Amino acid sequence: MPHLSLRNISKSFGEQDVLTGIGLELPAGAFLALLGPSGCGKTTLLRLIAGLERPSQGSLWLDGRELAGPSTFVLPEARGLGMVFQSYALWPSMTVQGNVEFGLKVQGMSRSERKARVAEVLATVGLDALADRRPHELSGGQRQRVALARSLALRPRMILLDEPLANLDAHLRQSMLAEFRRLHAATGATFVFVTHDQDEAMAVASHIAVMSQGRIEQVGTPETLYRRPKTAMVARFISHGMTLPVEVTARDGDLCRTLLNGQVLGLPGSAAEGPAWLCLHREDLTIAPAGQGHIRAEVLGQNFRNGRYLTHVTPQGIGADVLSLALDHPVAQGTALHIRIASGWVIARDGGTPVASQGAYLTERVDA
Ligand SMILES: Nc1ncnc2c1ncn2[C@@H]1O[C@H](COP(=O)(O)OP(=O)(O)OP(=O)(O)O)[C@@H](O)[C@H]1O
Repeated sequence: MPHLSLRNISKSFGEQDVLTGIGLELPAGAFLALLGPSGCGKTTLLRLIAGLERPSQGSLWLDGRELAGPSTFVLPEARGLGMVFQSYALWPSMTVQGNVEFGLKVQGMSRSERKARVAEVLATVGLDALADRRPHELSGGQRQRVALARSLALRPRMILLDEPLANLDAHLRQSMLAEFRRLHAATGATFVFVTHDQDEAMAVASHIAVMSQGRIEQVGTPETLYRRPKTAMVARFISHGMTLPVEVTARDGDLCRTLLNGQVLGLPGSAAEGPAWLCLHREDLTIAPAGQGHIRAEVLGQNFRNGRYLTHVTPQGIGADVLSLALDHPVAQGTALHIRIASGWVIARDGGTPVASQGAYLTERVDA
């Protein structure tokens, strides 16, 4: 039996359809990231799981119990879930200890039990030395940990986190990500984490649901999304993926006979015969001697990154805009290169944007 099960959930606000046909089954103890661009419906989906919104259609189940459906609605406080918001929502006049203890008091737990539980969770999140401080005496990361400790104290089956790192600087975000991984392993609770940052999702999640325009495009492990994307949107969104328009002429099991630039390549994939996308990452592209490449291209520019030269090129004659690959040496703008495709994953073309690699290139330029 899946731990969390979302069955064909849709949600509209007035005329606006915000979520459509959401289906998802999650095992207990998973760390799920809801990942997608701004406005795709991630927070609405999290709020539906929390019980802060009611689905317009479909049903939501936790450990075999229906929490929301056409004739059922379990209130948020009766769902046994913890929620951590990006604003932390701590009580400013209470100490760290008081903030964490508050929910236990509301539950009617005895004083001695409360003290023991608070000490235990503060030790788990590494805040035992700061128990007597008030929120304004803490850093952003420490406040985030108090918010998490407050949720953990109630020993929920599932913790819901809405962009919990959005207010932290880049350095603190990295250390909090490591902290989330550790706490997830230590507590065994299921974590559901909303983010628009694919690096963040890849760094912590056991499962990622990639969302776009109110739908789930694909759910899978980070590795599956990286190596076997189902749609062009997922291929481009994960780890600066690139897509090239190709034609599949035959398929044998997992191997697609793929026509690119007048050449035939045998590549792994799921596409049937017909128009397809070849999904690529930088490491799938290498420089080849003249006559041994699959694509001719001209160098647009380079960024020095992680000890290598990230090189952006304009391919010729294949209907793609820009490709990026990592080289070990600098190359002058305008240099002609022969590029070899070492690997990739071929999927059916869905009629999406033809200028396939533009997004990957722009991302590089913006954050270079
Ligand atoms: N209570 C509401 N009433 C009306 N529209 C809403 C409501 N809540 C959300 N929406 C709309 O639903 C859409 C999805 O919003 P949501 O906050 O779920 O997206 P998101 O993916 O979490 O975005 P972001 O990353 O920017 O937070 C948006 O167009 C938003 O304006």
